[in-house]
Amino acid sequence: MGSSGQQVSWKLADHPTLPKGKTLALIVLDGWGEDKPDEYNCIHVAQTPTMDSLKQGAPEKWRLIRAHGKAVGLPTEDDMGNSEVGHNALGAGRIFAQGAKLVDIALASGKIYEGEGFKYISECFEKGTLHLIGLLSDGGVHSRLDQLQLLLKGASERGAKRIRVHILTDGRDVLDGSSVGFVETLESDLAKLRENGVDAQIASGGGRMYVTMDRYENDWDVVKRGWDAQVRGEAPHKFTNAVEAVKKLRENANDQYLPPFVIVDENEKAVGPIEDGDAVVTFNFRADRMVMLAKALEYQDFDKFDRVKVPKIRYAGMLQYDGELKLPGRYLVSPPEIDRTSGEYLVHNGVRTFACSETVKFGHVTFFWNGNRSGYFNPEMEEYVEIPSDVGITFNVQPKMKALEIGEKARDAILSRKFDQVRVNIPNGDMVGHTGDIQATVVACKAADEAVKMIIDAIEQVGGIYVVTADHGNAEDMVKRNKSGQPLYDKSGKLQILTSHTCQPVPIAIGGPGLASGVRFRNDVPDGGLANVAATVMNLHGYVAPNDYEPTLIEVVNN
Ligand SMILES: O=C(O)[C@@H](CO)OP(=O)(O)O
Ligand SMILES: [Mn+2]
Ligand SMILES: [Mn+2]
Repeated sequence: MGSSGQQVSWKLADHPTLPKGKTLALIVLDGWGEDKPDEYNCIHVAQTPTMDSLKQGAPEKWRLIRAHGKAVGLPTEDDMGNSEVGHNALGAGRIFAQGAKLVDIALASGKIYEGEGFKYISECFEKGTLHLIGLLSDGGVHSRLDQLQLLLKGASERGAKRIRVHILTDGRDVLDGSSVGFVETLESDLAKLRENGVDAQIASGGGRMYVTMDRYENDWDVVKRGWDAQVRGEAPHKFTNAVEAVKKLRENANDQYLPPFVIVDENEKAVGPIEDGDAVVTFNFRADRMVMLAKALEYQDFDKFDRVKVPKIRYAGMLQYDGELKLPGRYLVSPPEIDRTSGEYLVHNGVRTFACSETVKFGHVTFFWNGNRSGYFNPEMEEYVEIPSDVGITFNVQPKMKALEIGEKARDAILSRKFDQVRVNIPNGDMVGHTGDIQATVVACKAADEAVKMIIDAIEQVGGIYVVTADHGNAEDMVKRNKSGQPLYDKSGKLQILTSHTCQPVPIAIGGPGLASGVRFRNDVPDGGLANVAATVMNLHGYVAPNDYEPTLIEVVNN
């Protein structure tokens, strides 16, 4: 059944000319945008002969597509792309208003306070504490500071008397070092609430990559460190003031990796552990890095780490993070209803699918691709393979990551001829780009290019088709720039490194011996974006996409 309650017709119409049965490799390079060539463009600096040769196919077999802002359902054109919205658009073939925007709308209209989720938690306000846990920045990828500010105000106006905020510092979607300013802003908001008689404080914190925000079960220790601080009030570092905590801990770590700390009172007692009768809200709208904590907060049977203390709380997510697991059961804003994804259609039409990445990106080509649903549509038609990622390192020390292994798995899947679509995410440009280490990112881009070659070579052998694209930019620009594009330096004369994604377009290339002659990119969809890829891929499998999908990027001309 579709979300409208109507029966979905899964049968796709045959493409008038394109054949079925060609093996198709669908390669997503994570964090691989197109930008002008200079020394801070790691893709340009790196040796990337495969991607360079694909570019030679422009304009018929290579073009750029949009991967940020409204093209992927984000609130404004200033919003950089990210993996969630990027893979959602790639997989769903339509543009959905994404979490960031849905939360904006719910806060602006006040509807957020009228829903089931808020009512549920607000029943604790009389006697208990409201805990807010999430990423503290204005990055807009996982959360936004202004949304937290509105929620603090709204909840206190609606009866929350005691509020504790458990912060996760960013430095990945925003500049490293910006955490101090965000904590200062939050502290001044909380001081205003205190003037109005609300007992509001920061209770704990830590860097997002070291505390709480792991994903796809790569390293439960990350979540445990957060749990100990947030729920038990225990951490190796204790401070009486959060600004001081972040300043001090930054002496030995960057924002992404700050160790966990708790705020204590003058008697060294933690000011805000989570207790029976409290309410908890995880205020990130993005799913992947909140699912693990949501499980720890919500599941009675839980064996991933020893929680020691399991308070009886009322918990709601900002959104529901997993539509298949219905996790969490309570949430403040309904998530986008990403239904009828291309993966589901193709499986219904007999397209056998293989998907693979390493752990840190595994859910991107499965969970995000399928509209934030975990699991298979039909296990007999699909195989998803996860290659374990390295744990406990920053990826600049292993910039090749598992690119080779992903390439090998895809190659073997292609050569087995058991699959019609072989879909991978190659993480290097993004994961190493986020470390801000330029030299390592150059190595990363070269490794990604080699993995692409391995897959394309296999496609050559079986007479198949390849589609190579990316989900958003990252490695193509590693410095912060002024409006005229010049690199920016900080007060001490140090280059300002850009660890975040970008607003750049990404390439898409098609080719392979199985590509029917006369197939080329149309020139009448100049604003094409990631959401146009699904219809394109359906065509290459021999089908016409459903009417409401964004138009295909290709046409077939007689030659
Ligand atoms: O690491 C992440 O969570 C984001 C950046 O915040 O990157 P991506 O969207 O590429 O997964
Ligand atoms: Mn990404
Ligand atoms: Mn990223």
